[in-house]
Amino acid sequence: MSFVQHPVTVQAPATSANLGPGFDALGLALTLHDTVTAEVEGDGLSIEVRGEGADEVPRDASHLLYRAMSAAFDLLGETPAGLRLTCENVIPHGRGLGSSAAAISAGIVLARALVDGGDDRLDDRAVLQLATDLEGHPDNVAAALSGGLAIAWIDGAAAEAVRLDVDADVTVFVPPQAVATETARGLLPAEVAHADAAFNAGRAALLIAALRDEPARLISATEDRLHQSFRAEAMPASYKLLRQLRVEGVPAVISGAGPSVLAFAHGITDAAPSGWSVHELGVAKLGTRIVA
Ligand SMILES: Nc1ncnc2c1ncn2[C@@H]1O[C@H](COP(=O)(O)OP(=O)(O)O)[C@@H](O)[C@H]1O
Ligand SMILES: N[C@@H](CCOP(=O)(O)O)C(=O)O
Repeated sequence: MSFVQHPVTVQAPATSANLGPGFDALGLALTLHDTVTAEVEGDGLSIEVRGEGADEVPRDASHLLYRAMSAAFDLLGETPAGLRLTCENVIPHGRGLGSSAAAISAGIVLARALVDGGDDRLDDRAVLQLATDLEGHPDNVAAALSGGLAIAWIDGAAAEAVRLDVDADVTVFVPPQAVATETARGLLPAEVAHADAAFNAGRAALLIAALRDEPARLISATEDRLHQSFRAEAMPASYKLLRQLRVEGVPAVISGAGPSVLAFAHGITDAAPSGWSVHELGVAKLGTRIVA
């Protein structure tokens, strides 16, 4: 038996990817967290879910968090006979706030913590690689794992990321209907114009400077030509709110693949359309971590 014999609890932050120009490259960890407790126990799998997604997510081995744990156990070379999971979900699903990245990150970090000597057998690079392979793009998982602002990229097949410390006031506007990330990715063109790629490269570089010390540049730095307009048809109300906020001078973007809207400001909750929820948040300094 080489598993720890007590429950382990982790917290994983919500993340907002892209931030406008940084498609598949930038992710920001937010102060909204899912909490998961796992314990090696008995035989078989038991999953209890409270909060977001409780009425929808499966309770068997197809549950995303368990799939991430299972993939990590494979890499660690140890799979327990029985596992009990308790999920307290706060991050809304399918809204562009990185719920899947949080589930994947929590699952991998939990599996590593449950295996004796797991930290030595699965280092942080391997965790990022596995999380990226499961999520399909590196931006959310990089930020969910590291906290702060993540700049993520793929080198060959290898997932890489750098973490930067930033502070920002953030408001997220969350519509009642989900749009699956897979659906939103399917709306993107296979090719883009050179001028649009150059436009986004400049804005993404400026965004790093703006977030670190030049907040007055945020309105220019959050412009995008590579993904938001192509996705508007799947989230017209989000796109309308985005345009409205930007006309008023508020740096606003579609969060991740949408349909939530993220603005770099506080004190604007009145802008939320009827039926939407709204959260005033900050940047989560810490990534997915063991809390008990
Ligand atoms: N905590 C979770 N537990 C189980 N499955 C989850 C969890 N979070 C997300 N998922 C799965 O991921 C899907 C949402 O992922 P996705 O479409 O990428 O949206 P986002 O990551 O922006 O919320 C959910 O519909 C669900 O299938
Ligand atoms: N870069 C990805 C980000 C998806 O984030 P999510 O939170 O919506 O899953 C994309 O734009 O597709």
